[in-house]
Amino acid sequence: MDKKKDITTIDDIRLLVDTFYGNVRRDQLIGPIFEGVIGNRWPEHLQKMYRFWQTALFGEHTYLGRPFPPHAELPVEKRHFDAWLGLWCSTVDRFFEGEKAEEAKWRGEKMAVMFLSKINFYRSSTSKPLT
Ligand code: HEM
Repeated sequence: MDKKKDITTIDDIRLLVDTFYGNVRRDQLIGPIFEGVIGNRWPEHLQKMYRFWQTALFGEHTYLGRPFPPHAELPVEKRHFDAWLGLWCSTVDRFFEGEKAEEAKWRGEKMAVMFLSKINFYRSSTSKPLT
């Protein structure tokens, strides 16, 4: 079997993001949370996530937002982030292998850990994240 390629182009990112969120939407645990917030705004969300990963992986600064605030008050805990990460890593592995593929999984995991710890921090404190 041919060796898989690495993530090298914006089309690779589109394939990864489109497939990942397709799987997210079908996931029984986290799908409904995404659907409830995003509703009919999926095209915009996907465009934003192409820019986010283009910025994270290629250093092309097309994403200028702040990733954490939309997650601050979501009804999520560790098992939701585990589900997110399982889908993210299996989607990366399905299409790609190489340095950027490893980096995509590593960054996804770091962000998931950071988001969960911030969510738990704000739940146990009276301070609010900047919006
Ligand atoms: C269970 C885990 C997660 C859930 C339920 C979740 C849910 C969401 C939802 C509903 C939005 C859309 C907000 C809106 O447009 O109204 C969003 C945006 C976003 N998510 Fe997540 N997310 C999760 C994990 C992650 C992780 C681990 C990352 C890091 C790679 C991430 C990165 C982002 C980014 C960059 C945005 C766009 C933020 C902006 O508006 O600029 N999410 N997420």
